[in-house]
Amino acid sequence: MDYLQIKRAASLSGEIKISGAKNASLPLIAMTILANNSVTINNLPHVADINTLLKLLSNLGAECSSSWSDKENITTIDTSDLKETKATYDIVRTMRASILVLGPILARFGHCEVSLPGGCAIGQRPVDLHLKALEQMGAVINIEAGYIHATAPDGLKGCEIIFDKITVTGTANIVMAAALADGVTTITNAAREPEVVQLCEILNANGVKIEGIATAVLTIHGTAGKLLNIDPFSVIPDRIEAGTYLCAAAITRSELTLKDVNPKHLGSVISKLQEMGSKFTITDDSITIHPSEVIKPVKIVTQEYPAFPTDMQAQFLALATQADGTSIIEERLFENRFMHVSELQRMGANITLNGNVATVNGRSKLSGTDVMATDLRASSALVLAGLVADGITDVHRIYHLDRGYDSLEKKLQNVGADITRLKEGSA
Ligand SMILES: CC(=O)N[C@H]1[C@@H](OP(=O)(O)OP(=O)(O)OC[C@H]2O[C@@H](n3ccc(=O)[nH]c3=O)[C@H](O)[C@@H]2O)O[C@H](CO)[C@@H](O)[C@@H]1O
Ligand SMILES: C=C(OP(=O)(O)O)C(=O)O
Repeated sequence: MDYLQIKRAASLSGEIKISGAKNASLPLIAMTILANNSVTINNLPHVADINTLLKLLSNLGAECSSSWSDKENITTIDTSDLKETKATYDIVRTMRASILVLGPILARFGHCEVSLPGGCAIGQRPVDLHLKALEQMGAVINIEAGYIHATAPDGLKGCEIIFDKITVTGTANIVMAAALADGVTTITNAAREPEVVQLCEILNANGVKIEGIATAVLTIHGTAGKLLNIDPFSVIPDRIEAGTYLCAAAITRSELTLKDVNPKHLGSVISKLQEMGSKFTITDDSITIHPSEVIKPVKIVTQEYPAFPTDMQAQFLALATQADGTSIIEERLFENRFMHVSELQRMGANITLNGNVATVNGRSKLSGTDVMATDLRASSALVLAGLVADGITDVHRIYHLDRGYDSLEKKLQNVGADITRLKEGSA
């Protein structure tokens, strides 16, 4: 097993190229199940979750091939010979987003079995809203022995769905199911995350008329079972990876430029960093963050897009430990997404947790020690803390981090960080 060893960075400088978004890539890979051609995807990130989903599709009978290099990064997926319709526990348990194959397989084949993903470190994360919506579309769903058994022998039918809560993968799943359904589906209270928007845009450009893209009400005109011919496309930049590196610059009081980024997707993150004192130079596809000696305390509430993302909460919490005052961070999406707090406390951070609210007293002198990553973004929060902690910080269990950050240590090394990937037991 690998771990990361980090030594305090004087300051960082240079450029970081942002990879394609993991959370956009996952539904887009699942979307290829709706196609009858070999689909070419550019800019998938080189992260474990993508390999996991490609493996799941291969197990179902898809032909997947990737060519990764510094210059190009192209994957083709051909699902024309897909026959298997069961997503088994061994894969689903490693990645909750595997649930994204449920809608497209059911829509294409009229039956599907997907292992229930179960909870994870950040919360219970039920999929009841996905299932309820599919039932409204005519699916019969039974849960047996840990598997979702879904059938729709007469095909899925367009209908009116109102989500009780905004769900990102739930919206993506139902949009994909509705794409091949018979008739028109409207989804009210749909997620508006850029990753959902890209899925809708690509479907809309490839034979599935979708109205209301980027709004809370989507109207999807299904093809009544006709498979799609999907043109090559490129995945949008990862706004959470970009936000993480902006926090790396802010916490080390450095100047960094992010390339191949979409600043429009980072509105709430940039605005919070501005409140904390950072200054920015922004172009259409780059963001330069300028150093600010004083980090001001902040109030953050995580909410659905376009508000502040829960996937940036841990990184801002790490940054708040260095603020000149007391920050209040409220987590509204996931009931257990503060696992990084106890590890940051072990490094000397002064944080009080009260339910879903963290009070972070800044100006903490952090000390490097052994810390344990508990989930994907908790991992990057510990890396950020390691960049400003005295001594050596060893971040263990970075398989969480490898799920979603493409070449994190290389990208940080290139801008001057002292960070090394080591094997447990090797030092
Ligand atoms: C692969 C991917 O894109 N993951 C993102 C996605 O996760 P994911 O799509 O799993 O998150 P959701 O948007 O579905 O979850 C939002 C809230 O709704 C609840 N809920 C969801 C579905 C359901 O059927 N029932 C239910 O109660 C969840 O427990 C959570 O409290 O959006 C989250 C919220 O922005 C992000 O943190 C994740 O990084
Ligand atoms: C929580 C995340 O991912 P997932 O939904 O795949 O667990 C994340 O990307 O921060």
